[in-house]
Amino acid sequence: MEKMYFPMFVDLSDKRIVIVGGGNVAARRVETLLRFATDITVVAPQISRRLQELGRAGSIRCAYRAYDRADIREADMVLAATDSGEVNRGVWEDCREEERQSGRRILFNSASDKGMCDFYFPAVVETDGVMIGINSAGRNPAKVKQVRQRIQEEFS
Ligand SMILES: C[C@@]1(CC(=O)O)C2=NC(=C\c3[nH]c(c(CCC(=O)O)c3CC(=O)O)Cc3[nH]c(c(CC(=O)O)c3CCC(=O)O)/C=C3\N/C(=C\2)[C@@H](CCC(=O)O)[C@]3(C)CC(=O)O)/[C@H]1CCC(=O)O
Ligand SMILES: NC(=O)c1ccc[n+]([C@@H]2O[C@H](COP(=O)([O-])OP(=O)(O)OC[C@H]3O[C@@H](n4cnc5c(N)ncnc54)[C@H](O)[C@@H]3O)[C@@H](O)[C@H]2O)c1
Repeated sequence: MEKMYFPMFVDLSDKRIVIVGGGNVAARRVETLLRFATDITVVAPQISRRLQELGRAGSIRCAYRAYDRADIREADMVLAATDSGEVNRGVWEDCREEERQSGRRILFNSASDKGMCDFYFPAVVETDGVMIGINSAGRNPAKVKQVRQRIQEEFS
């Protein structure tokens, strides 16, 4: 049996969040995170149009280059969402090493390997002040998307 993660609701309003990768998955996650967080940096050589717009509007910071270890040094939460499993793993290793050196905790998430995730990224629906997070522990992300859509339809 896949182990399930506890659905804890956390305050991200003053947390420093770094997202490595600027494609589809990163853009989807930034759109969600912007409802909860104010300090979001995206690092990637190719940054999607939507993320560029958010950068120009001042909603996020964009660094148009490949990831460097210095990027995670001040971070509280790091999401690796590049299209390279190797790069994502390298970011995970850097976070663990940074934790050992600094004694600070960095919450890490990889879009390509659930085994590295301290937390899973949920599908999120908000309705009438009720926040709903949905997760299947990686068993069936497509089903999670479907459930999110059904809940949205129910309350629209
Ligand atoms: C909920 C959502 C949030 C979001 O991303 O915003 C989300 N995945 C979504 C969609 C989605 N993900 C994938 C597909 C295409 C395949 C398909 O159709 O099945 C689609 C569909 C699509 O994109 O349409 C593939 C996939 N997903 C993961 C892996 C790697 C692995 O399992 O190790 C791979 C293989 C990658 C590869 O091929 O390398 C892993 C994870 N994905 C998670 C979250 C975490 C908990 C998942 C859960 O609850 O089960 C977890 C475990 C870790 C994490 O990433 O946090 C979002 C729906 C949002 C919404 O619609 O509201
Ligand atoms: N967890 C999920 O929900 C989910 C869903 C679909 C796919 N995936 C996984 O996520 C990966 C990314 O998917 P996508 O659709 O966003 O890909 P994409 O091709 O749209 O984007 C890839 C991004 O990675 C960046 N990148 C590549 N090398 C980099 C580096 N060294 N430093 C910084 N950025 C770098 C690129 O510039 C680009 O912005 C997929 O390969 C797959 O493994 C996860």
